[in-house]
Amino acid sequence: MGTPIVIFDLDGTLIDSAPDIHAAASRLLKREGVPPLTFDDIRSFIGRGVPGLIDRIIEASQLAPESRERLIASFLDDYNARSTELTRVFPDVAPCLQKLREFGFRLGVCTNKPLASATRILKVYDLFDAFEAVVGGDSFPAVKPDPAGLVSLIGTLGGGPALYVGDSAIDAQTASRARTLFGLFTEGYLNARLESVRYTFRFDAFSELPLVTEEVFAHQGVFV
Ligand SMILES: O=C(O)COP(=O)(O)O
Ligand SMILES: [Mg+2]
Repeated sequence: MGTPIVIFDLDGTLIDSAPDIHAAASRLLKREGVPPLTFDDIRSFIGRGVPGLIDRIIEASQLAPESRERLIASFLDDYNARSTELTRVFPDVAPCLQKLREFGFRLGVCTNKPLASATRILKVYDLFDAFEAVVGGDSFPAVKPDPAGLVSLIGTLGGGPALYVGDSAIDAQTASRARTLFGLFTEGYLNARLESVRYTFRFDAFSELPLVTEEVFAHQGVFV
């Protein structure tokens, strides 16, 4: 059996990025000459990547569906230049990642955010080097909940038993389809009722995660 693996979602899991996503969406709508959407609306649109976000914005703001590709490009140009103005790493993420590495887990990131956007943010917040590999929403033809990215990342990380850690029902479905354990972070952008999400365990503070992870793997007979 390979070394156990822990893979993280990004938006709403490692980072609280909704404020910058909302700010960039507001600037996009302003450029398009339409009223802004609320923070709660935009936050609820996060989870299916930038194309998914733009689809929801087009619907909510009654923009022309034919402008989709232009709106995606316009959003990304602006967002990528300003994606770390309001974004914050959730508390205790960095020491948690360090501890998991010390324990011997192999770490990766599987996000629906475009790879370049995710890489830039991870570098700015000094998190990039904690991970051996990152998969983005544009790394494979289909985004989560399609499990292709997660499955491929597990292969890159040696094919060992894996835990996926995320904040959404999409992440839970992805984990289930990739047949991994799933840890639900309850302080992110979950849009569903907690009872409707299938998880191996849930947690609300990253300080808890290293020990819980060890316990959950040990329960499966997996030891680092
Ligand atoms: O960009 C998104 O819509 C979501 O990104 P996530 O997969 O890191 O939550
Ligand atoms: Mg997320």
